[in-house]
Amino acid sequence: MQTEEGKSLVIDRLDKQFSVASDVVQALSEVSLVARPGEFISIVGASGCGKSTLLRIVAGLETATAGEVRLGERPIRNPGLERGMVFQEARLLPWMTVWDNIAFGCRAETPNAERRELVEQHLELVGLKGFEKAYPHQLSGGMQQRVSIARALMNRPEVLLLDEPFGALDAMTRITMQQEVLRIWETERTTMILVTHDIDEAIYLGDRVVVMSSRPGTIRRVVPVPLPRPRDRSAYEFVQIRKEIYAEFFEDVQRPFAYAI
Ligand SMILES: Nc1ncnc2c1ncn2[C@@H]1O[C@H](COP(=O)(O)OP(=O)(O)OP(=O)(O)O)[C@@H](O)[C@H]1O
Repeated sequence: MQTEEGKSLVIDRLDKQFSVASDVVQALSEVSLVARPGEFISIVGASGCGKSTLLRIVAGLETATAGEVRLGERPIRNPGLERGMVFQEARLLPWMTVWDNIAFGCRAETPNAERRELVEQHLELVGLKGFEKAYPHQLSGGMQQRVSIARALMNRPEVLLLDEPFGALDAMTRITMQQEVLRIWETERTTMILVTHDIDEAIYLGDRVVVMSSRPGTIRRVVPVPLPRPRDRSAYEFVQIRKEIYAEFFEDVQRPFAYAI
């Protein structure tokens, strides 16, 4: 459980360049952001603006060319158990049951009794009680994503990174999963950083929506969402925020070469 003593996630003037053949792609430039403990931040932006690169650097899966990421005072340079990650595809081990896939997220040194207790808690948290013996191919896409969320939460990470986690799901399942993530966030109060292409999803979930621009990837605007939860997508204030974000988004998309090739 995250508390007031939780640590802020500090993204401090990140630059990231990739070399592609003889060219250099400036994927991120001077990206700075502070996520307060327990905050829910959504990130939107045109394809290729560096959202996944940013999340991968925070996860420690990619190194920055310049700048740094800190959790509290501690610089992040490698993957660590205090940061969990959920990807667009659930990435479950097909030969393992739901139970074993969730248990797989647990620290190796965790005693068996504690591991069992944790798996039970997390099955309950993601609403999969009764499915512990099922294999991934016996589950719907939404259920598979629940398993991957449970697995990512097993070590009580301080930060959960969600990279388009519902991108492969149909519209109805997506809405259900948004409600589920909201419930989990309200229970756990883990700091969450969500990358999404869905502006409604970003507003529905986020305390703030970060709008990124492309070429190079920078933060164009940070839009606060001061609406009580659960949010009504058809409420006047929600629609106004959506309009505001669309305006930023499309101004960026309409720039020549804004999209990655
Ligand atoms: N490993 C890599 N090698 C070379 N270039 C890369 C690499 N990863 C990302 N890039 C480039 O960096 C830029 C940002 O990519 P990134 O995947 O972070 O964007 P994104 O905003 O997440 O895109 P999408 O929304 O389409 O997933 C793109 O121009 C991409 O081609």
